[in-house]
Amino acid sequence: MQTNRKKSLSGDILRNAVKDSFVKLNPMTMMKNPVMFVVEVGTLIVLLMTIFPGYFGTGQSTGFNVTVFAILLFTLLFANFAEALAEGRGKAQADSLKKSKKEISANKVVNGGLKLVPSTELRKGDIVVVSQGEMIPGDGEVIEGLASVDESAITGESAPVIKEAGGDFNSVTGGTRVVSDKIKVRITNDPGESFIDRMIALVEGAKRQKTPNEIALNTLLTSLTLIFLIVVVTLAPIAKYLDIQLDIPVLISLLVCLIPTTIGGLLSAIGIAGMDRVTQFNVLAMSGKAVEAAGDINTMILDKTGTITFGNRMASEFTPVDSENMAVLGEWAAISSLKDETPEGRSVLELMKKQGMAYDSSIAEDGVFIEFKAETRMSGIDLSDGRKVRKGAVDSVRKWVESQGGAVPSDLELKGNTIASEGGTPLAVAVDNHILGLIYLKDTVKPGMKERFEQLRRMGIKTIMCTGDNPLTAATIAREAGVDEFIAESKPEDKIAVIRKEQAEGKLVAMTGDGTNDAPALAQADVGLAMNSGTTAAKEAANMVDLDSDPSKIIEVVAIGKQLLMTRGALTTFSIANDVAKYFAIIPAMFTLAIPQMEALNIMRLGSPLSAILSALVFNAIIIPLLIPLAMRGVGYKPMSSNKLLQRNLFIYGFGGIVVPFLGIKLIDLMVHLWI
Ligand SMILES: Nc1ncnc2c1ncn2[C@@H]1O[C@H](COP(=O)(O)OP(=O)(O)OP(=O)(O)O)[C@@H](O)[C@H]1O
Ligand SMILES: [K+]
Ligand SMILES: [Mg+2]
Repeated sequence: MQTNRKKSLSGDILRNAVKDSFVKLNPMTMMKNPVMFVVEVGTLIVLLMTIFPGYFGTGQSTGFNVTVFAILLFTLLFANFAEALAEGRGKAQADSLKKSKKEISANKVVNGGLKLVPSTELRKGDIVVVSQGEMIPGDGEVIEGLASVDESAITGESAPVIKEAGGDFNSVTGGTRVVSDKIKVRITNDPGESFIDRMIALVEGAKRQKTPNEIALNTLLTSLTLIFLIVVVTLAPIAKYLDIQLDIPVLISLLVCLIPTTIGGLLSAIGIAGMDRVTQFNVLAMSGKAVEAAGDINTMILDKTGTITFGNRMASEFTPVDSENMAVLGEWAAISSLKDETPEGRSVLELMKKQGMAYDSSIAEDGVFIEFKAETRMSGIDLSDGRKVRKGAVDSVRKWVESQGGAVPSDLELKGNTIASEGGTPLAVAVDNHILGLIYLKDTVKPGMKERFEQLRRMGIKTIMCTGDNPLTAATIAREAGVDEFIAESKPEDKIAVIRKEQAEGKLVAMTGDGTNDAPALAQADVGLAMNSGTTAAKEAANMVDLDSDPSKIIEVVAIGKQLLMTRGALTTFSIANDVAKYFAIIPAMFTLAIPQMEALNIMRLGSPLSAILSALVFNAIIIPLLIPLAMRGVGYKPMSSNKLLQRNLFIYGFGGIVVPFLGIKLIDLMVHLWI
């Protein structure tokens, strides 16, 4: 998959694109693109006039008509080629996915026993057992056990990942392979609705719908086409009245030069290529609309732990409070972490080992493990002798102790603040109503974060860091990373509140998430990027999934979205500016053809009226393939505010759009004139 995704345009893709350019000539297909459909109708009329010159009265030579016909046909083929090429890579990818989607046999749980059935017979809710070496037969959730799974068929990443029941890492994808241990999986999708099925449909573009932006632009282009159509059609009777002879092929050439064929021909290729760029990046966008929304984002909400920081918060020190001693603190810290499978919990036991500290794990026997929850911010164990052990956020543990009538050590706050102001996370450890001390969890800001946030600021995007951590730690990390705002001690529901608040101000909001409790916020956000390692709920609520599960990727996705919007804007500007320039080449030529005295209008000093028309038409055709690389790659992109970008682009593509055709047409005219 990965190698395939990275592969550039191969010979196969080019060959198929050439073939598709002809297939797409089908008027029913063409009709969806009104600008090019008008060109197609014009092409057919010129063809008819070439074959049956008698019916249309006198006119230009058959040679001229044939040439016009050929150039128009190429204009259509070039536009089709652009679209076919953009679709090509996705189709190739879909083919390789389809190959990987072979039928798998599944061990389905039936009446307590196991029955071998083909994966196609599995329905939502069925339970299967998958053992070492076997393929997971469908998308689902692990309900029992733990296994490492090779997901390279989907993510391209060869290192296996751990999947386990409960928590945020229980979702598995059909077509991936269990490399160790055994798991019981509840199937979550009916056949045909799996992740791979959706992925195939996405990369194939089968479900590609025009985005609201595209529809708006299409309406504008269609209106322009209609206006020019009316202008050109009314030109004929006026000319006749003035006794000026204007031939239909000349009028059709004029029309095709004036209507926005450049952007009309490249528009869908730009959209497809934008989505493709996101896919190359190992992010699956559920719609083109999501990619475009990414380009319009005003506010970005980011988690602290794991997104801005590395996220492997490691216990690095024990700090006893009051008159407590290190050994006792360490022991209870360890006991509270015995069954805590979070990285934080495991790191406490590792620190004990590293420091050579001992603890008696038999104390915990028959105890009830209290799992860490974002709501309580604590984890621990209720011992069989009635004692309760907790570790967690200082504030939460303080309140817990106070609620049992305990006193808070006088140096707790100061010592906690010292850790927090260094950017660390202090965890307090308590047994019943007694606080023993603190665990220092260290985390580091990822390198390069400051620069990335600086870029976002230049783009005019506000960043808000959300964290369950205390305000002091949050402030330190926020300052170090350079985010604009932060929300500390935030609960999952706070995220959705921030999103709603920003949206109420008319802002578009992006966020990343992986947990089930992130799902509502992911659904509410305009761009929700879920991690592939996350829960099914999160992936279904989001409109994008990152196969590499790198939450900071949202920053790049926004850049790709911006680039897509910019590319479309730039090429639209260029196209319309082009048409203006062609106007000055073709109108004088047309009238000189009818009234030779009007030669004075020939400001471009073009060879002859006929060569002027043909040159403009040739330019109009070849500019499409010349711009295909730009449409596919996207215009060069520098982070700056939308206003500055607009000015810069108007200058480059507007001014360039007027100058380039003058030079191009003149050059072609020199060659054409030599030839006719
Ligand atoms: N395993 C754990 N046991 C006890 N307390 C924990 C544990 N992990 C984290 N905490 C405490 O709970 C707080 C909230 O943790 P949570 O994972 O919800 O948020 P966070 O990771 O700090 O923020 P975010 O992931 O949103 O950036 C932490 O700041 C820490 O004080
Ligand atoms: K045109
Ligand atoms: Mg967290």
